[in-house]
Amino acid sequence: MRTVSEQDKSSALSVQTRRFVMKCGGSTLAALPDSFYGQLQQLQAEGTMPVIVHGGGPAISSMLDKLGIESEFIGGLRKTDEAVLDVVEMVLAGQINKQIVRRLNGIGAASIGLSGTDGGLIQARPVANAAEVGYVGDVTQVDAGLIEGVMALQYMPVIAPIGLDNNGQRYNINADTAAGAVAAYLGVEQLLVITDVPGIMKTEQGVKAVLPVVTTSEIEEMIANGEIYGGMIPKVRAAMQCMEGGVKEVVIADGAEPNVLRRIMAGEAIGTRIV
Ligand SMILES: Nc1ncnc2c1ncn2[C@@H]1O[C@H](COP(=O)(O)OP(=O)(O)O)[C@@H](O)[C@H]1O
Ligand SMILES: CC(=O)N[C@@H](CCC(=O)OP(=O)(O)O)C(=O)O
Repeated sequence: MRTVSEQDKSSALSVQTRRFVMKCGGSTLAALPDSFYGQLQQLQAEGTMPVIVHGGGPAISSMLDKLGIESEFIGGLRKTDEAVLDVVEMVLAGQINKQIVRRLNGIGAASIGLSGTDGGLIQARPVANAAEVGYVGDVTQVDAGLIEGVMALQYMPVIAPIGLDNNGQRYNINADTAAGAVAAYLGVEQLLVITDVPGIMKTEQGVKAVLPVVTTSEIEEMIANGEIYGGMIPKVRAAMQCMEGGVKEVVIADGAEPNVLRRIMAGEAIGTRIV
């Protein structure tokens, strides 16, 4: 039987202690420059393991359009029946997941794509308003051990946000929600939400600017008064939920900012930090 050497133990420990979850939105993915993927590759090479959870909302909408399948968003969630689910799974777990993995591996990173349904990675149940939105899920459990196993093999996990319940029913999960759950179950300190805006914006005295730091009570106020709307709502809700689950900090930032990941990790005032 193979015994665990000191070197194995210390490399397992370094993987365990130096890691973060990054969510990348569908609005950003296609536009991200090679240098962004290069940052991920470099972090991995230095022993800091990113765990990626990705979206792909715009690509799903465009495929649904091509196929002539109607879909709508209700409160930021895509109304999902079985026909829409097929397209969601095809686009997220097939097209987008594989594109990211190919791009990472193409520049020398080692990454493996997983759907949330692989190995029962993401367990889900219907959201509270399932009668309205259909097969949309909330996460009930994430198999952190599976992600740890992939990381122990030195592969960067790239996860598509689809879940399964105990009966084998698939669910479409908002990617921000899935990323928050993955971060909480993995016990990471930081969730980075990479999107197409420089952070949470607030208008004060007629000037719109990024909030460098925002508290959860300020967020509730901004949702109530409409300053946070649309796609920003699931981000901040996921942020607040994963912070309740032990994640220390969530940073929302623009993927187009040069060297954004390393700058966030260095504590630079970039994007919005939710504390
Ligand atoms: N207060 C806010 N500050 C910044 N962006 C906001 C705010 N409220 C709503 N938004 C919207 O949220 C969008 C980001 O969400 P979304 O388009 O779903 O991104 P992603 O595809 O990265 O998940 C922004 O493009 C912006 O239109
Ligand atoms: C339930 C629900 O709305 N799921 C999303 C999943 C993809 C996603 O969240 O992608 P972004 O991060 O690009 O928005 C959808 O069907 O669009």
